[in-house]
Amino acid sequence: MQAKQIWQVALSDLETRVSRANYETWLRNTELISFEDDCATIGAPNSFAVEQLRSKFAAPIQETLSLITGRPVAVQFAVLNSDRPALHPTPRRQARRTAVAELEAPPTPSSRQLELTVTPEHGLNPRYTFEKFVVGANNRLAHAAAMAVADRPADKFNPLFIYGGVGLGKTHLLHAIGHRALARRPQLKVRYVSSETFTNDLIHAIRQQRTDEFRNRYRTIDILMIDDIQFIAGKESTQEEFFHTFNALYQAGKQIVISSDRPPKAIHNLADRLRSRFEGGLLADIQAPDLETRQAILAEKGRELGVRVPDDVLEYVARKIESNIRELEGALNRIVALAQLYHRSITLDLAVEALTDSHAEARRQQLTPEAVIDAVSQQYRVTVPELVGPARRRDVVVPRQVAMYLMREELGLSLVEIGQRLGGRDHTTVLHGIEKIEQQLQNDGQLRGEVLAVRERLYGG
Ligand SMILES: Nc1ncnc2c1ncn2[C@@H]1O[C@H](COP(=O)(O)OP(=O)(O)OP(=O)(O)O)[C@@H](O)[C@H]1O
Repeated sequence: MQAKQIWQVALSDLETRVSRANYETWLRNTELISFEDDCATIGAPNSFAVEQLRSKFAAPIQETLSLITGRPVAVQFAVLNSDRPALHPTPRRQARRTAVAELEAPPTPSSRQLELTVTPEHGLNPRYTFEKFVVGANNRLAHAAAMAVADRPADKFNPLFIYGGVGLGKTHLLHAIGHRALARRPQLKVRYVSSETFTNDLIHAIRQQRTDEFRNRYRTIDILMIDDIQFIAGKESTQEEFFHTFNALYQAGKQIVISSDRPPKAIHNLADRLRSRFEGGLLADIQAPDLETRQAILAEKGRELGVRVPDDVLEYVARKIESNIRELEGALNRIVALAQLYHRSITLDLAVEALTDSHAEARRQQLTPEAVIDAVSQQYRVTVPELVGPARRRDVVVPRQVAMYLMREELGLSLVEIGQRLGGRDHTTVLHGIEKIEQQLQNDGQLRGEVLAVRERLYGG
């Protein structure tokens, strides 16, 4: 397949993964400029679009291309220039590109020119296997249940419902189940989908009047894994269809694995009958890893990147980033990138340099959770005892949620810490509050103005 065709396939997959507006604005006018040594260069019409792609869509693009080619792919972005193809990077760009490629796509045994396979039906990411999953006290139950399900689908734990905070390994475990089950019984029909893909497939089928096809596709699967099920909350027809799919699979003795950022009882707007189905299987949670596990995970990621990371660096990073493994991984990537770009060895000094954003650090050092609560209280003319108290009036709830949002954004506090600062609230309440504000900020000008005003109070304008 030629670059043009690959990109066509990738775009049609991406179209189902991102919102329509995002697809139209950022992805439709892109091109695959080159694909060499498992590194794809994607071109966009201008540098703003390149920035957007890099910051928002690098991960889904990388995932899609990896699925299409069947191996890890690195991506980079360039401005499309019709006079001069971006295929001849300057030496400096070349160095950066090599660093990025090594980071994101560990060298495969044979770095061949592109050779395509059909998009695998199962949707599994080759990086997420049990071999690469570090087991600690935080995830032991979920890991054991996942192994059992892969070895004996639909035996004891059906459905298996894995839940836990952001970036703690739920998706990794789901993919690992699929890989292991297929390795043992290649004839099995395994499929991993995000709940967003499930919803989009359904909408597509309804529009095309092909719901029978949709049903057949989903109801003949032996192991169906649905990621981030909390996103179907509130979507009635998706829930309805999922309920029937669930029952059909369950009754036919098929395995269902579900992940969510919270337990079924904490998913608002989830139909009761689905909730009780979910609770009828095994609920396994994943907690934030302890220091030792974080170090072990970093060591594993270092191995995957093919670099040796000294113990003091592992410990420094593991102490600095406590709650999200994706961030932990991102921090290690930054350190390794810095070392490769400047031909330096990985030392504690370099790690400190890589992870210190001096501006943000300086601001953060002066800022305290109390300052955030005070600023919110002044802005909204609500007293501090009201903010941290039990009141559920709208004129108190909104400021409280703004305080949650800002403590997360400005101080990077964990959900649990934020809950404690605000009168001992549960972390799912905090998550709900933050999401609410994030959502409203997108189209509520008044709220945006209020949040800005609180920030001005915090940073003196
Ligand atoms: N125990 C682990 N061992 C090795 N890597 C891990 C482990 N847990 C998480 N990771 C890594 O952390 C990153 C984030 O994990 P993953 O995407 O599975 O999180 P998630 O819980 O699904 O997050 P989200 O809630 O955002 O969907 C992945 O790169 C994954 O490989």
